[in-house]
Amino acid sequence: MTASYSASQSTANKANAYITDHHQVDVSKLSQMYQHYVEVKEMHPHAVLFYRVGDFFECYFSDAVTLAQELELVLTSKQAGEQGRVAMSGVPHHAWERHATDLVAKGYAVVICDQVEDAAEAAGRLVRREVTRIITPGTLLEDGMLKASKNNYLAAVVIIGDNWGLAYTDISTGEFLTTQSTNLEHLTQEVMRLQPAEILIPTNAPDLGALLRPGEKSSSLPECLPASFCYCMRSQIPFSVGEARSRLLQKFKLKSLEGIGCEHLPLAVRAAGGLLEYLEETQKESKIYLQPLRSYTLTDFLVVDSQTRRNLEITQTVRDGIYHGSLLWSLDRTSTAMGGRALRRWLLQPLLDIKGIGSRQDTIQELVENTALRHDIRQLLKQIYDLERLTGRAGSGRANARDLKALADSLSKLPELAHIVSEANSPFLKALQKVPPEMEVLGRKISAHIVESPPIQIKEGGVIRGGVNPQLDERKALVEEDQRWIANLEVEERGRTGVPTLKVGFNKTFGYYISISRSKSDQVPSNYIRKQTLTNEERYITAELKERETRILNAQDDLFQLEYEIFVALREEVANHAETIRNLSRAIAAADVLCGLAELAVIQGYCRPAIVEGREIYILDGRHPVVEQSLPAGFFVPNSTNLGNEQKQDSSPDLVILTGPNASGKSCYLRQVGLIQLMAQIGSFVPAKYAKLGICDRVFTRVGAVDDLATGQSTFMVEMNETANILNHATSRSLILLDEIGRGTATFDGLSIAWAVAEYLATDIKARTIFATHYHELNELSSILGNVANYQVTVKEMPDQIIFLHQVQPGGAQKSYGIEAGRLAGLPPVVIKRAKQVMGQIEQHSKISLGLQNLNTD
Ligand SMILES: Nc1ncnc2c1ncn2[C@@H]1O[C@H](COP(=O)(O)OP(=O)(O)OP(=O)(O)O)[C@@H](O)[C@H]1O
Repeated sequence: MTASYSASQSTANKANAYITDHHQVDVSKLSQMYQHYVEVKEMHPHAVLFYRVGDFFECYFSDAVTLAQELELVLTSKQAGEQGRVAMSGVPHHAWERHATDLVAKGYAVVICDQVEDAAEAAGRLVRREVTRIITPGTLLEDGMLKASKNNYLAAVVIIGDNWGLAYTDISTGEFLTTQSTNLEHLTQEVMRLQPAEILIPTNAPDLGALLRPGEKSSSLPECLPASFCYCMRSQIPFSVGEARSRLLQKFKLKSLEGIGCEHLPLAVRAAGGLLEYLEETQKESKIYLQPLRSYTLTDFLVVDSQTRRNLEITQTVRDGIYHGSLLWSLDRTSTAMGGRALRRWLLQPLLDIKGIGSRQDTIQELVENTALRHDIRQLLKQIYDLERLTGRAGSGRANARDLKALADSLSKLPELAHIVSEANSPFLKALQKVPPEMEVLGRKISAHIVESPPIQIKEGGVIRGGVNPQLDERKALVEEDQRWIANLEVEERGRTGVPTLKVGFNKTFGYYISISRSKSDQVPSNYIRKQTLTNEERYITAELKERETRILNAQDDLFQLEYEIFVALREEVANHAETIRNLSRAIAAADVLCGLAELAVIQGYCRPAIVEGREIYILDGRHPVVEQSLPAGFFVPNSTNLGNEQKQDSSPDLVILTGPNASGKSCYLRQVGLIQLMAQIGSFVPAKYAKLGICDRVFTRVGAVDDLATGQSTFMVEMNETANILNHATSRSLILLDEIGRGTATFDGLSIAWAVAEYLATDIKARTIFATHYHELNELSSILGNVANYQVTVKEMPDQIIFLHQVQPGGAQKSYGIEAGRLAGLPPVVIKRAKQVMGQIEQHSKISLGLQNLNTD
């Protein structure tokens, strides 16, 4: 490989070298096919071009180098006419999707230029090739490229000063939303929530169309957009209000954008219009069915910012970045892919609206109380395929017969589902009680048209049932008759020639032939015409066989064509119903999420929290939903929480200082409160005996210390940035979870900052806060401020060890047991002994140990 790469650096005029830059060549000196390649490449300069040559997709010049380097394939070269050899790398045609997926995952766009006629048809001239698909990270449609459990978003962003517009779509499901707001930090958070696969940015930069891969820096990238995403630089023109507006009006056949709530959101319109133009340009070959654009506002949802998403491990764990061990993992009992994606969306957008939460809770409650109903729905949902994406594929003309069959099978389950929920009372189940009649008709029609086990290929027949179309039946009968004739021919000719081993065969080059072993060639009748001689056999045709063959092949072509046309018409019919199917999918997905949450509530013994108007957070015997599931049953120690009830400030403070030794369970408790609040605001039941929870506008977290090496920030600076963000944005409606503020600096600095932060939160912001710390001095705050209380996670001290009780109780911890933890971790005894001596000295002389009030008055 190394040799190949170094060769690739060289230019054409060195011996044995090959060309890696098509700009360096005199195109007229390339052979015809390479001229065409360069022509296509010039039209798609920012994508890797997969060019079909026989059984391979080949890449040339710099694309060959990219393909070889990124996918560790062999880089070689090919003679390309008088210009000499050009760099070449390739993949077998049947494996293009896998390789393209890998490239797209690395942030590349891929253009597929396929042969659109048979080499035989071309008869010596250059085979006709066309671009059949442009795949960019945000425009995946292929089943194998998409993750079932996750939406694949394409987003577009328009920024003017501190105002911004953001639109996003998942073209595989058709979801299309747009929003507008101020404050670029909110834009960053929204982008982080969506984790788009690709983001479009209008720019004046010269390199339009360039794709910035994750991690690549560019001066055209606005600072508020994290470099960890893939960006595509677009022209400003389609993002102008006029163009964007008229494109949207035309696309959705609207007279005004009022109906979709966008008339007064120019930035949202610009982002959506620019996104639409991109789809129109890159997806010419696939008709993309988008749902009508919807606008939304950020204030409709509880803000789960990227720190909180990371710290509370909502979709993946902090340590390994994996799904297993995340909140999503612990909650997901969905039965369909649509439900799985919906749960993920819900978790990242908890509600603020008590009524909305209540409807979800009512549904869960009904499903918790009615075991048979829950069980029956879950069983049935397991038989429903990914209707959302199947419809997307049908709409874009990519669905095959198996897809339509899966869709029909799923639609056929809907009446049964409606029957199961016919007596249900809760809103999300009632939504499933009526199946639109046209859905039943469509499902039945597909089932009546498509055979039981259709092939993947849709252009080679075998897809449509008999009895569906008289013309098709006629053609089938003709083909079958001819095939029977061929089958009889073998028997007849064996009799006529007396050669029992005579065979009738078929191949693509010669068509039908009669094969006789060479030793029997003297028995060949005079009307046989020799066509081919092989080592052991001779192959013949006869005039009559040739005539039949033409008839059969023509009839077969006609048959396949008609089958294909019937199939495409059926697929288009599905596309015409896309909107209805997608509405149904959404209803099914929501019911699936709630059914899963109900199942979880029963298995794990969760309770329905009372969601109230005030600021109270009262949790009786709460548990951490993930840790509880990771421990043997009964091992998790429940703990209660009581915050923010102004009437009972003694027992329900705004701010809790939480102390306790290392590994006693402070972080776990802190997260538990945040997770319970989030779960409650998606409408879920929660792991507690009882809970009464006021709505939070935002959950802030500062947990653990992670160096942000990517941005070159130290642990302490990351911590301070996050703390500053909290102090600048929290309100009295927020829930704040702080773990270890001020740890990454000198003790006095750290303690002073921690004190000042806690004081500010308790007095100025009055947010509900849990502040876990090893600075026991902070316990003094409770004697100064009425809305601050001390809690500790208890341990039992034994002569030679400490036992973790994991119980949170009123009062402040007196000791840290840090040296004990060091001993348990295996620090050498001599170090432990010395540490104890040093601690004794420090405690004797430290002013901090005298208490902060004294310190203040010094
Ligand atoms: N309530 C509980 N019941 C049972 N086990 C618990 C409980 N809380 C915590 N644990 C266990 O204790 C371990 C340590 O907890 P955690 O990380 O929260 O400690 P910590 O006090 O934050 O420690 P440090 O100060 O070192 O960060 C957890 O991994 C968990 O397995």
